[in-house]
Amino acid sequence: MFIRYRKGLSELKTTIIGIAGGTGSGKSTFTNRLKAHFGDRVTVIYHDDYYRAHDEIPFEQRQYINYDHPDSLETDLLVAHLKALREGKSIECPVYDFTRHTRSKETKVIEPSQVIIVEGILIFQDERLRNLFDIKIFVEADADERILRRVLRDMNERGRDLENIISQYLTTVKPMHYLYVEPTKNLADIVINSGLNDVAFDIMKTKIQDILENGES
Ligand SMILES: Nc1ncnc2c1ncn2[C@@H]1O[C@H](COP(=O)(O)OP(=O)(O)O)[C@@H](O)[C@H]1O
Ligand SMILES: O=c1ccn([C@@H]2O[C@H](COP(=O)(O)O)[C@@H](O)[C@H]2O)c(=O)[nH]1
Repeated sequence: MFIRYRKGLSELKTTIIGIAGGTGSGKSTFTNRLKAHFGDRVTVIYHDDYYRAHDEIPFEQRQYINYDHPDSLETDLLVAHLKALREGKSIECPVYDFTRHTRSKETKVIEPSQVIIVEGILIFQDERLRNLFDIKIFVEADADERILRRVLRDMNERGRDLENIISQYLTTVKPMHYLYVEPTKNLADIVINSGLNDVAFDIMKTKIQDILENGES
């Protein structure tokens, strides 16, 4: 594991905020809005980048892997990375390529910061990961809206066709959602209605600003 020490930050308390929710709920929309507001003062990590590489399996077969089961993600590595960031060390984060259903050859160096946002469908499902969060937010949206958004997003950005999206949704995405994602809503500190919720955004903006100014979570 690549770890580089950065002086000074190890003395600051790091606040880690988890943003979970079903596929298409608006997690990225909410997270990206906070990132756009705070810029480099906030670090964002996507659990999606920790999907396991499956280069040994041909692309045709990789489409049929269950990507909504907790075992499909290398959560051990994410836990180690968050602990390293909390100690003021930078990390080398994997980069996932959804169009090829595998990790890309690239990695990205992520520097420590006082506030870290972690986003993903299954981040509250893993107890070790859950225990690292100081604030847990769950983005809520109806299943019909989530699948409709996913259809558009996966066709426009992830190189999928409608038949493939529907079949994946019915065989793995939907059952795994009710088994592993939805139950974690009860573990959240705050449940927000939609990733485009202005009130929730203002509340979190004020909270993060306070942490950055006063160093507390
Ligand atoms: N409240 C909303 N109303 C309409 N479209 C939305 C809303 N929230 C998100 N979207 C759109 O739906 C798609 C999926 O949202 P995204 O934030 O990527 O979901 P997630 O990260 O939870 O999978 C994106 O194209 C986004 O622009
Ligand atoms: O290779 C892959 C890896 C993951 N997925 C799907 O991605 C979503 C999670 O991402 P969101 O941005 O939260 O939608 C998950 O439901 C997986 O099914 C994939 O299709 N292919």
